[in-house]
Amino acid sequence: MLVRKMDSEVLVLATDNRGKIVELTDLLKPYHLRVLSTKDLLLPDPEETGSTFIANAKIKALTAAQASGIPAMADDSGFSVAALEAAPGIYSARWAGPQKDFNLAMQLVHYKMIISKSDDTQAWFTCALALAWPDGYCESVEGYVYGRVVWPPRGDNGFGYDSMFVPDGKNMETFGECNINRKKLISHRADAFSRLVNRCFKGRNFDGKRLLSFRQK
Ligand SMILES: O=c1nc[nH]c2c1ncn2[C@H]1C[C@H](O)[C@@H](COP(=O)(O)OP(=O)(O)OP(=O)(O)O)O1
Ligand SMILES: [Mg+2]
Repeated sequence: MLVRKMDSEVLVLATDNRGKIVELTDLLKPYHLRVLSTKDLLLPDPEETGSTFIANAKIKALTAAQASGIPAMADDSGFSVAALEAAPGIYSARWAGPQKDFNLAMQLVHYKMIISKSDDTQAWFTCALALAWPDGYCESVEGYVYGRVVWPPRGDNGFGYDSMFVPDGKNMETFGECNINRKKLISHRADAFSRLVNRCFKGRNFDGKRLLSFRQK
């Protein structure tokens, strides 16, 4: 059985999204890896031609791993609204336009919900994580968080659509109002990361550092 170890000390994060880099770097902390982004390495940002979150995450991770010769992790994620038949979904970044203006994107969601005449405020985030090696081996998972849309948006923390989303549960804070420690307990990114780690077998290297090690399928 071939074991795929993340024993290189370096991991490339195949993203130029600052919000994701902050949250993924925080989730990776227990693995003591040196995390570099494709932005740091001036690597190309590939076309996201996939029709699913997983397909796009794999494209980003494999492109970065093969271009850098270093294992790479990518996140493809998005915001979905029931009243908009799960839109914007994989097009969540595109609704913000070339200027990545998420105030515009959130207004678009809000106005489309008004036009839909639906009173269903259910919404969810999806995060697909892919971890790829330069030889093309890739592990991928998907995580979710469910909740509802609120208007007007509240809070300046996080990024993207955070300030218009209240996760299910007693706490009525939006993701834009809560801090990273609360978000990382319940977010789609944390859910995907824990599913990825649960697929690893529990390994520690010589100095006790936890390893991301997979039994190759
Ligand atoms: O936790 C989140 N809180 C709020 N909004 C979020 C979150 N997670 C994804 N989102 C939204 C904004 C993001 O721009 C888009 C992902 O689109 P997506 O293509 O995966 O990312 P991106 O283009 O921003 O960066 P990159 O492709 O370089 O990873 O969905
Ligand atoms: Mg993108």
